[in-house]
Amino acid sequence: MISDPSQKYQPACIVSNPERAWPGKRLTSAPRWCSTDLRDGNQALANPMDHERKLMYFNHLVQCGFKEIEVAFPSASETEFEFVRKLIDQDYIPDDVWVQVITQARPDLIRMTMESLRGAKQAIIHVYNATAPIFREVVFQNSKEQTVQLALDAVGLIKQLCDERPDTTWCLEYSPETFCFTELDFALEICEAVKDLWEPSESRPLILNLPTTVEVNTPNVFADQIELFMRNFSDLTHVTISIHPHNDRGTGVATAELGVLGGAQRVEGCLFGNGERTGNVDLLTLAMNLYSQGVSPNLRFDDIKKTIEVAEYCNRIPVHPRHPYAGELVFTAFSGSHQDAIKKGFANRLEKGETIWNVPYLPIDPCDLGCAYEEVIRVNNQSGKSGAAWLIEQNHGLKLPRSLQVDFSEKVKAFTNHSGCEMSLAEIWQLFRESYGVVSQPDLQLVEYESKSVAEEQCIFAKLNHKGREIVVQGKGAGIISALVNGIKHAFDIEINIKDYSEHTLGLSTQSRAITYVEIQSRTEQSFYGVSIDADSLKAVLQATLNAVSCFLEQ
Ligand SMILES: CC(=O)SCCNC(=O)CCNC(=O)[C@H](O)C(C)(C)COP(=O)(O)OP(=O)(O)OC[C@H]1O[C@@H](n2cnc3c(N)ncnc32)[C@H](O)[C@@H]1OP(=O)(O)O
Ligand SMILES: CC(C)C(=O)C(=O)O
Ligand SMILES: [Mg+2]
Repeated sequence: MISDPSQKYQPACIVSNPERAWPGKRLTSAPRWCSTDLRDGNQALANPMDHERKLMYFNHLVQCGFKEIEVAFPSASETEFEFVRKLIDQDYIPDDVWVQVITQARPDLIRMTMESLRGAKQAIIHVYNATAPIFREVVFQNSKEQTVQLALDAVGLIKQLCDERPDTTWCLEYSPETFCFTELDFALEICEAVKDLWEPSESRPLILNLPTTVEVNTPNVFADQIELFMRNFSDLTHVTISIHPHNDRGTGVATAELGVLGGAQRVEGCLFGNGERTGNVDLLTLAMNLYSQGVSPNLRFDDIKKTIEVAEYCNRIPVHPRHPYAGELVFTAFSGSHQDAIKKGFANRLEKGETIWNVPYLPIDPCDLGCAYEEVIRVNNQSGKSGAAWLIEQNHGLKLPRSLQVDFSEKVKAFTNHSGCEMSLAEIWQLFRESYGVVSQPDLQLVEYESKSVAEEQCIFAKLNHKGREIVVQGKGAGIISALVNGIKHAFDIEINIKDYSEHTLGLSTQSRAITYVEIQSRTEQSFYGVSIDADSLKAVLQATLNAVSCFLEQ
């Protein structure tokens, strides 16, 4: 009986690599990518894809720019075999795309797999066998010699069948499963033997694919394993080192990145990290990680919503809202300080006309994935003044003065605290309009007015409607607003002052309307705000003032 259940486990082995060079390297170019969505992803689905789904996925992968696509495990089923036939017979494979198929190292399955590829212009035939001790001992009960022989028998047969089909350009891929806990010297031994038998050449290259079939270690160990493997391999001419990370420890992406730093030239994985158990490494994240560092990934995800739609339909698995780069919420800030920083970042970018992306909290420009800026900020009771102000500016063109932002944010907070939910754009706009009098019949409405200058003073005579009652005000002051305010003070017998006033146009055309923001203060220095939009800028000023007064009267 073990008292601490964790004692049931032991650490995975590590390798010694004191001369490691990978920690000082950077990722400066994209590796070759191979999508295994239609094989490794597919074999992990409760309902594997039918032809319609496979074809849709294949076509989309091609659109994204994949040049190597593992399309099937042809010996698994008629569906799989016939899909490869369909791609070839119906000419779906672009000239620059290599289709890849996988087989166990079993002669009958190899023959069937090769048969599926009849007539292909170029193809990668991928064969694997398990090399790790637990598989040798428990699953196959094979010695190391027998394990090597299994691989060589398979590669020998494949070579013979390739020779019989010279019209296809062949590439062999060999995977020692699971490389990450196979003894490194044995992985080297079996891969050397495969290489010697295949005799890689320019016209018949070899891919050695080193999988973390089940991820058991920290990514630095994998980087060491790859670096040591490549340093100790006899001759890598016409040999590509590929990696195939899974994600059991949740570090598939880091494993792939460090594996590439370790020297790997090719990465296999699936979109959105679909695949066995916790998935294959997510190729979208890897690609966009490069992109966000200024390195072209040679893949396009500029319509991420389409990519999600295809993957969700074909896999029948939803993409998580927080999935890197793709999830519905990954470019969204609800919280106040994030919103404030993002808003300032966008303003700074606009002002300076910067080409380099540098917006706080947004590691990448959402537009690059086909997402709109409106999705960047959403409002709930975690939000600050910038959130609602940003949405109003983005959607209605209003540039609220700072003090009005603060005032409105309190109203938004009250609303969201009460509802406990996110506030929609329509709700924000309605609350704003109702709060500051931007409605068709404000409580205190300008009906008509006359103004004139007399001895450097403005005089106003205005008819107002106050909740259905007609009121006449008369006043004078240094400007039209103070003239109106003085008239109102007298008419309503109140003590108020103009604190601030600003205006701008809405839109760029000559028919643009004016928007005015007015702040008045009571004797106790409490502020009240009014806003008005009108084609006549003078009317906008007067009505905004009346709206601010109306707020004062309602307090
Ligand atoms: C890590 C990976 O993702 S590997 C890819 C795994 N993907 C799949 O298996 C999906 C498709 N597979 C299938 O549809 C089926 O497994 C088939 C049709 C290929 C084979 O089916 P079956 O003949 O019933 O064999 P089964 O599925 O039980 O496979 C296990 C047998 O294959 C042997 N085997 C497993 N892998 C390999 C291999 N790479 N090379 C040689 N033999 C192997 C096992 O030793 C076992 O043999 P045994 O029956 O003599 O004990
Ligand atoms: C490369 C193959 C056999 C694989 O899917 C794996 O090892 O995870
Ligand atoms: Mg796999």
